[in-house]
Amino acid sequence: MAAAVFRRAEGSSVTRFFQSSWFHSSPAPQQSGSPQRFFAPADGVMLPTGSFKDRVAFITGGGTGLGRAMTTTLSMLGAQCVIASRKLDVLQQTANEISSQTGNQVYAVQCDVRDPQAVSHCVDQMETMTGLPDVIINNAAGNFVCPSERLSPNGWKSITDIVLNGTAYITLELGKRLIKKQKGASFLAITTIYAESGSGFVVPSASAKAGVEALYKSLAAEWGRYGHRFNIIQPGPIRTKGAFSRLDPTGAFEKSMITRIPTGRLGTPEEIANLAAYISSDYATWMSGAVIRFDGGEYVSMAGEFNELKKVTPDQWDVMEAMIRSTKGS
Ligand SMILES: CCC/C=C/C=C/C(=O)SCCNC(=O)CCNC(=O)[C@H](O)C(C)(C)COP(=O)(O)OP(=O)(O)OC[C@H]1O[C@@H](n2cnc3c(N)ncnc32)[C@H](O)[C@@H]1OP(=O)(O)O
Ligand SMILES: NC(=O)C1=CN([C@@H]2O[C@H](COP(=O)(O)OP(=O)(O)OC[C@H]3O[C@@H](n4cnc5c(N)ncnc54)[C@H](OP(=O)(O)O)[C@@H]3O)[C@@H](O)[C@H]2O)C=CC1
Repeated sequence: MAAAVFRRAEGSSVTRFFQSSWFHSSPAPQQSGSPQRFFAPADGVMLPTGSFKDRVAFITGGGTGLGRAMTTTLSMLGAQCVIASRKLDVLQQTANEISSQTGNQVYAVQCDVRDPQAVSHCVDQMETMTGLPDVIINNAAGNFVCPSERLSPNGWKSITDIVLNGTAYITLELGKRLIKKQKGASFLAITTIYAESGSGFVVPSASAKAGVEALYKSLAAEWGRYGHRFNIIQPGPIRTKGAFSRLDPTGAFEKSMITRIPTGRLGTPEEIANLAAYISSDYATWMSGAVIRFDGGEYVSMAGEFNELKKVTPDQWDVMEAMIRSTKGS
């Protein structure tokens, strides 16, 4: 089969061969297992016990998914945590579960980050309970896949208000109060890999996440003088109910996501939590303005013009190499 394809390819141009339906429909050649076997995620908390003792961490969207995982890790490392989002019952349950697991206090505060007054009230409550935070993680987000021609103004507003305006309201409210008290802090924003490339079908999210990155890079430059660091994690796909119910409601895309990730698997919430803890810790005080892509290699894998050549087998390479070497002149 391959020999016949290459005989045909030899008669035409290499470009036409790459454009052939055979090339695009054929799977990657048989390998001795998924690359996943090389890249098992490590369990457990990475930093030394007590790394966040006497520290306060504030995590938006801390009741679910990645926010819950980051809260758990920071709490295990000794932080007092404050988690905030719209659903107080969800927050309260998460706070109770984490507190009883770690022995450290987790406070739940209801706050819709789209409302600057609610944000200000939330920070008032936090000041009373724990004082101003040392660690701020802007993690709350809204998203759904939708062809842009079906998007209403309110659909656009809903996502961009949560992601960009919400992050800005939280960051400015806390930043101003911290500056007044002359207290340093680490700010971390969770964006995503397509904040950089843009992506169809999630246009409000892509636009807002790009805005968050500009906000954080700008403040890294401006507010270092107040003792504030600003960093960004761009996660690739990690299965959470919140994300996957809105981005892959039928489950059809997960398999294709995994095939384009060179490490052969999705990320885990615990991996993000360890990275977030490191960035927010005293081990990373020289890190500011950084954008950390954390995606198992998915972004570069999707971007590289020739990465589909992974499908070419050694036999096929023999033919292609011969074809290339036999070409003389331009
Ligand atoms: C895979 C690798 C990259 C992954 C990146 C992941 C990024 C993420 O951000 S995942 C995080 C996902 N988590 C969430 O989205 C949690 C929070 N989400 C929500 O609460 C809701 O989904 C929503 C964002 C819609 C906000 O809820 P809210 O109750 O405030 O809004 P609604 O009144 O329901 O809707 C507001 C307008 O949006 C329109 N809309 C809602 N869903 C859709 C949809 N699927 N398609 C098109 N339009 C939608 C809704 O109709 C409203 O507009 P209008 O009718 O004009 O009033
Ligand atoms: N999972 C993934 O594959 C990826 C996720 N990300 C990012 O990771 C972060 C966490 O996502 P994930 O854990 O997967 O999804 P979740 O849906 O679990 O998390 C989103 C959180 O945001 C909160 N939230 C939503 N709207 C508001 C609002 N208006 N005010 C306050 N809080 C709000 C939600 O709580 P509530 O409903 O109570 O308000 C929820 O806890 C997001 O920033 C997302 O963009 C990035 C790349 C990949």
